[in-house]
Amino acid sequence: MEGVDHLAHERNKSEFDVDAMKIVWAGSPHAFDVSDRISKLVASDPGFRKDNRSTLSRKELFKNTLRKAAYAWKTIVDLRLSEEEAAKLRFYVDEPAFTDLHWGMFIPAIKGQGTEEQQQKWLPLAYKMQIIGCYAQTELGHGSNVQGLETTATFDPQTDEFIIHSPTLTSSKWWPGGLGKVATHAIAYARLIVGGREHGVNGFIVQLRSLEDHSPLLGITVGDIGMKFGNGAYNTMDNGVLRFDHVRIPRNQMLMRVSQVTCEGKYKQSDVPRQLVYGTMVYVRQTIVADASCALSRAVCIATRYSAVRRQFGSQNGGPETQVIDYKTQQSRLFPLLASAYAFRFIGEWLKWLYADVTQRLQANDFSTLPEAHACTAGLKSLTTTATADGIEECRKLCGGHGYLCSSGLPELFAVYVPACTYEGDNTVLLLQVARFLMKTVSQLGSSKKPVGTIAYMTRVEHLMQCRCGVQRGFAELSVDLVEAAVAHCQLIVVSKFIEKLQQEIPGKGVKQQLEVLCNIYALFLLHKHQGDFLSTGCITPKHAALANDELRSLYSQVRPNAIALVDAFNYTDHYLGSILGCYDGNVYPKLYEAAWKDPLNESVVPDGYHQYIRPLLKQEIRTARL
Ligand SMILES: CCCCCCCCCC/C=C\CCCC(=O)SCCNC(=O)CCNC(=O)[C@H](O)C(C)(C)COP(=O)(O)OP(=O)(O)OC[C@H]1O[C@@H](n2cnc3c(N)ncnc32)[C@H](O)[C@@H]1OP(=O)(O)O
Ligand SMILES: Cc1cc2nc3c(=O)[nH]c(=O)nc-3n(C[C@H](O)[C@H](O)[C@H](O)COP(=O)(O)OP(=O)(O)OC[C@H]3O[C@@H](n4cnc5c(N)ncnc54)[C@H](O)[C@@H]3O)c2cc1C
Repeated sequence: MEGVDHLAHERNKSEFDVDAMKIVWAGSPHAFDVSDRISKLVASDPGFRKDNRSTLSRKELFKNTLRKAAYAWKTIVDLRLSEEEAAKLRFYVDEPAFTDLHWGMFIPAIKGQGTEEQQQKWLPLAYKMQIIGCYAQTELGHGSNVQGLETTATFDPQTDEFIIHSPTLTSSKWWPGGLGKVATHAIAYARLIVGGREHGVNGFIVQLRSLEDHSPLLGITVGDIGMKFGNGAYNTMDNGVLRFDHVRIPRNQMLMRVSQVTCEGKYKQSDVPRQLVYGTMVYVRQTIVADASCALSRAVCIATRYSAVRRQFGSQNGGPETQVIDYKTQQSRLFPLLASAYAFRFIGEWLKWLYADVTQRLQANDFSTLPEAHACTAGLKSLTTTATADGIEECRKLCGGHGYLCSSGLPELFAVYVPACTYEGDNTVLLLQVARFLMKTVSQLGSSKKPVGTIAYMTRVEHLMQCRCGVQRGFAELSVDLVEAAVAHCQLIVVSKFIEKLQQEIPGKGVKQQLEVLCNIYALFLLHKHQGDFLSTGCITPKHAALANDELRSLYSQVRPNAIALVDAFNYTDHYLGSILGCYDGNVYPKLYEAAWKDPLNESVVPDGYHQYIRPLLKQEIRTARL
């Protein structure tokens, strides 16, 4: 029945202060207040409905996304929302759109790679959305290999301009979000050519469309690259294709914080590392880690609530069947994901601090922590997105058949989320960057000091690589092992930061105890999953492994009575979850049944096509050669 909390008995089992945990999850009382207020504002406004997405055509879907983006902007302006509230509103609208790249990449690129003068010119236009930007780096022929990009930017000293050109088919810009149909401007990455000499890839602000009638400017060919994985899903985003035919831009539209070109045609490299040209990617990678905890917690919330509602087998003397959340197999699949959601939340908090710290240091021209920041953002982006994509799929399976319904919210969540393993850096390519950082770290330890602890194996690898034909060949030969080492290195960081979080003052009855249980589940689950490595390297004995497994089982029993409260702490509205299986009141079956009849296929009792195709079949009116 409506209004009845079918999960009340579960909520009454909780052994900790859920409201206090909500603050921990949000990050602070202020962050909780903003999140809570904005999520309810979005949930209560029919202008932000999203339950019809899977029934719209691509063009209807995209037009609806434009409507929502404009409506969101009007809401932000009318209510005079702060930048923080506006970002939260876009988050809870929960629809990939051109605004993600305008706010999430175009603006950060100008802030990170533009001069003061360029920031003063372009940021006010972008903040007022008088221009709409995208981040056009990837090309048809190159994405991972940024130094392989083919678009050229040739300086013309006669006119004090750059000529932006797409010399080959494979140099066509391909994938940039917001580019296909909306962006008026791009940060386009191109090979800088001055006086016939190449100076690597740099960013250039290029206007693509008229601000009067939105038509592409002279020399610009632009469009959408077509349908992507899954219905609805990421097809609300106009990922685009862009070609330049000798497009001229003023010299002052090259982002010049890292490198400069003077009006005399002199190239100057600032005394900052050229990798700062990649700074926007580092910024987005750290936001993606926080996004991973959001996406995984959504899936876990759905699967946990449904696992408490679903009963299957185990009825004694006509009594109720067993809740599937009480099966040890269900717990062993679900609770490590619950622990991961919390672990990724806290690593995301730490990475945000690391990024802010390195940004502050860069302002003082202190580049000492830049390699660590690159390795951490790259590695943790790779680790958390892989685990989250796999985790969402596992949550779908944890919900049985009903997990495969769009009304469960899981298929679309999966389809929207999985490109995170690719965009902002393919996850393997990023792990190779971490491996390179680890090898460089080890080689710098000096011959007298042998690495110990979790990087002891690196000595053997280091020795092997040096005695083999050159470090480069060894690296390629051992890249599979090095990628595994990179993952282990990042997992060490996740566990260490979770433990550090527990050393902080954490208010609320039983809150810290619950987090300790989740931290131990996260760590011991990893130990169990990789016990072969730990045993073969002598880090643990078989007895340790057995003890760890016993402890893991005991921890699952400890978290079981608190599972519903731990996902309630995410404070997601039913609107944001978009899932009948995960609805707060657990009143699943009536809602599933009601939703089925709303499907367009049920608008008529007899389906279109019956008289044309089925009736002749049934009436044997179709003669085939064989009969
Ligand atoms: C309001 C907020 C809204 C929130 C929304 C935010 C947005 C969320 C939605 C996002 C959705 C979609 C967005 C997707 C956007 C994209 O996909 S943009 C394109 C992304 N593309 C990539 O990530 C490309 C990946 N490739 C690379 O980064 C580089 O090619 C790579 C690092 C792999 C290699 O670069 P090279 O130049 O070839 O460098 P190397 O020779 O490997 O290394 C040389 C040294 O440089 C160091 N290095 C490399 N990168 C960095 C870096 N980023 N920072 C610092 N240092 C770096 C490297 O370690 C080497 O150092 P060493 O010589 O060893 O000391
Ligand atoms: C939904 C979505 C949105 C996107 N948005 C944008 C955007 O807004 N702006 C933008 O510029 N780009 C965007 N991209 C592009 C994205 O950044 C690239 O697709 C991504 O960086 C991967 O590069 P790639 O496609 O060249 O992959 P590839 O590098 O071609 O990967 C193919 C395979 O090759 C492997 N591989 C590649 N190099 C190596 C190596 N050295 N060693 C071992 N294995 C290797 C990879 O691991 C992978 O398995 C988007 C992509 C998607 C899917």
